[in-house]
Amino acid sequence: MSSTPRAIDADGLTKRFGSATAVDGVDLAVERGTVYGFLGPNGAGKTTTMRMLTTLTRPTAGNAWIAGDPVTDRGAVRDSIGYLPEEPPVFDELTGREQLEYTARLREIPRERSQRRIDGWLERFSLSADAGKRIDDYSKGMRQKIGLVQALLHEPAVVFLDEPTSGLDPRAARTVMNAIRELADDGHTVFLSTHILPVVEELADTVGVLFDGRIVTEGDPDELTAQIESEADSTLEDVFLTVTTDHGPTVSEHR
Ligand SMILES: Nc1ncnc2c1ncn2[C@@H]1O[C@H](COP(=O)(O)OP(=O)(O)OP(=O)(O)O)[C@@H](O)[C@H]1O
Repeated sequence: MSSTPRAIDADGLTKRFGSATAVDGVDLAVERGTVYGFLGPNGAGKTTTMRMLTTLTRPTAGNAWIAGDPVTDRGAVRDSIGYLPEEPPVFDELTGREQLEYTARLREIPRERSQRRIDGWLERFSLSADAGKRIDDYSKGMRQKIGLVQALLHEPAVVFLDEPTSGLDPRAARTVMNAIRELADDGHTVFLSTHILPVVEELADTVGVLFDGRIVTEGDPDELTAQIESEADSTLEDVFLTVTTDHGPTVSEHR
């Protein structure tokens, strides 16, 4: 690897479950400070890819690196990554603030610094007034926001977000989208999996579409939409539908 390695590299990343191949030779090269929009229909292998990139499941073949460290070395990668899975990993019996304090302790963030960050995020996500309530009593959106803060608390270099705006009302979704943009502007890298195409259209510097475990198209969102030549004003949705039909990719292939 070079002296300033990319945020995310993957080379032939593959995961098989028995005889089924969930992720099939995925290559990635995601630059620092960018947002990578990861699209794909249900069952395409997005979550499995993210679980490999966040060290939660081992690749069957191929490898990936986060800031130059292999994902097979959990100790090396752990501090560089934050992950918001589809279901935020929170304890119902804790309050929002207790959950974040617990995360801060696990991450060994000094108390004064963690309190400052927790207060800042709670305020930003309009959760300050509810921080003392049990997560049990939170709405889906409030849980989602706590999960997101949890993923960001240690200010990781690379953040993996699975459907971060799902379940959020428009104002909360906007706050999260602005936070994602600011993270990237501050030099963090965001790997964003979502079905909400306007979110990707607005935020992503690069879009990769996964279909049947393979990246079938990848590029700048504007470039991709321009490739649907026959239709004026084509959208990312048109691209998505075109490359994820059963007939396979018809837009320029990744490789
Ligand atoms: N632990 C597992 N054991 C067996 N098969 C699995 C396992 N995890 C995932 N799969 C299979 O791998 C394939 C990809 O699943 P994955 O959850 O990665 O897709 P996805 O793109 O995240 O889907 P969605 O958008 O619905 O969340 C699916 O066919 C799924 O059934």
